[in-house]
Amino acid sequence: MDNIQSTYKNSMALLTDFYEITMAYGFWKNEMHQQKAAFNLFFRNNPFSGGFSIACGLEYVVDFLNHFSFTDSDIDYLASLNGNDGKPLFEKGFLDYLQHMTFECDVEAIPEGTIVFPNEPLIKVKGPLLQCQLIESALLNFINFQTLIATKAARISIAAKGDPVMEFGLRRAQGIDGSLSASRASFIGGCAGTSNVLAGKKFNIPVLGTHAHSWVQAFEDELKAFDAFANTLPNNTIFLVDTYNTPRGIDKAIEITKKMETRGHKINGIRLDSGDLAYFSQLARGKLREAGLSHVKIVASNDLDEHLVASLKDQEAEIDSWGIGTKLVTAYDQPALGGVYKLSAIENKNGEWENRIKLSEQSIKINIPGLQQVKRFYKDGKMAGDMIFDERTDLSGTVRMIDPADPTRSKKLNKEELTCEDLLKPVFCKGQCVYEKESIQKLQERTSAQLNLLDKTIKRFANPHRYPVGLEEGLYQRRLDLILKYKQESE
Ligand SMILES: Nc1ncnc2c1ncn2[C@@H]1O[C@H](COP(=O)(O)OP(=O)(O)OP(=O)(O)O)[C@@H](O)[C@H]1O
Ligand SMILES: O=P(O)(O)OC[C@H]1O[C@H](OP(=O)(O)OP(=O)(O)O)[C@H](O)[C@@H]1O
Ligand SMILES: O=C(O)c1cccnc1
Repeated sequence: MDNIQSTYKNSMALLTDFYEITMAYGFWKNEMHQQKAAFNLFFRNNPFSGGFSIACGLEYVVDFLNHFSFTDSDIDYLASLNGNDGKPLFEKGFLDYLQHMTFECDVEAIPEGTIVFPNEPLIKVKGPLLQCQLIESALLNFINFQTLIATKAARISIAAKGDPVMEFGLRRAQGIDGSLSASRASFIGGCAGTSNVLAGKKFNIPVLGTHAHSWVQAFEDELKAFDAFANTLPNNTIFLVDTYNTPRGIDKAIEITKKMETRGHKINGIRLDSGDLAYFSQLARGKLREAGLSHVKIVASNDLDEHLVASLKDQEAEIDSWGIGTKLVTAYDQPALGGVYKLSAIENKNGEWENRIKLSEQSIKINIPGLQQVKRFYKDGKMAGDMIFDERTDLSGTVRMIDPADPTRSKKLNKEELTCEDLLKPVFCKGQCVYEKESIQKLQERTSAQLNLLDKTIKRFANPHRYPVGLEEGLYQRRLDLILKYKQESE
């Protein structure tokens, strides 16, 4: 399999916002570039008004960091940038520093396919301030998009109740990587495969598909079109039956299917792409049953999303498999996940970590300080709650976690009594990659296994319950003290 970096011929170190470079220059000039800092990547709200999200995009992060260096041409480009006085913006010493810099950070991340919730650090980066800062924009780009799409795919898969979902998004996706990384994330979220052949090759995802209306239009009549298609691919045939008249299309598909079966071939199915999908699928199922072709599958497509799939299930539509493009790969109803990357601690001259926050009018938007980790607790085989804590805290005995949005909500937990695990796992140690690549099938299996651990009230689409995520009581108090301190200082 190609690595992700190979999609782009050049280094990706410049895949950053300009302000990251100007800040890096500032850190270097102020001799702060080697000062240790800790940053967390997290989002504040689940997308699609849902109750959960699926972490995705880490492999892009790992690939990006493994190749994180400035090429000669990157340096030449930065050297060519001038300020408003017409002179070069950056000193040569800084550019030399960038050119010879090697990645030195510690990175921890929640594995792809894990269910995650607002405010939890999906990625924690600890290391030289300059390096932590430079990688912000790329990390957000990878994680925000793929987490969004994996979550959408998981929602669609939940609605489809185990039926295969084919991702058909290439033609409507936002550009090249908008299609490729969407195919990857859709598979991790639960799709059975993609129509995007490059994504199939690149990520080892099954490639799936039917045929277009143009196939039928290209022949004199529909029967001849179906006959020719079946004979071309007798072991990979799904007929699109709605080009002219759906009931008649179904009859013709049945005629050719019977003919092919007498020759020992199994036709996979028919596809409906317009009209009332519940009505036509029931009509098709009846006709197939009558023809002794109950094993032939019915595929539906046409601007579907999780809500329409759920509605069609409620209508007892006889649909076995779903083709979903636009609304999946563009995350149509919420085109971005608002993940952010915030500095949470910085090492002082004595080598001690100092907690940091960023104030906001809305207290829920004030970030969590410290060196965070997330502990997930399980009870009776289900996920029971996640606690964000500082990695330096002793958690023996009973601990209390407090909901930062509503401090009256708290929960006592004992890690000796409940099963629990730390979600953030080491990915880079002092710049050395310790991440063990997992197959994309394994990542998909993780999503599915995790969804089984989540209560159905949290998975429902309308007004889902809020999964308990809290701050360890000491961390809650430290955050509150910092908020009060900075608020008083700014008065
Ligand atoms: N039984 C149904 N219940 C709810 N929504 C449906 C049902 N059948 C189809 N839909 C959805 O309704 C929307 C519009 O369907 P419609 O058949 O009008 O599509 P269309 O694109 O206008 O068709 P055509 O290609 O014939 O112009 C699509 O998103 C489709 O998935
Ligand atoms: O509706 P989506 O969820 O985006 O799924 C992809 C759509 O793309 C195709 O339509 P298109 O009209 O582009 O080509 P076709 O002639 O093959 O139907 C396909 O028939 C689906 O309707
Ligand atoms: O194979 C299909 O049926 C397909 C592929 C891409 C888009 N729409 C449909």
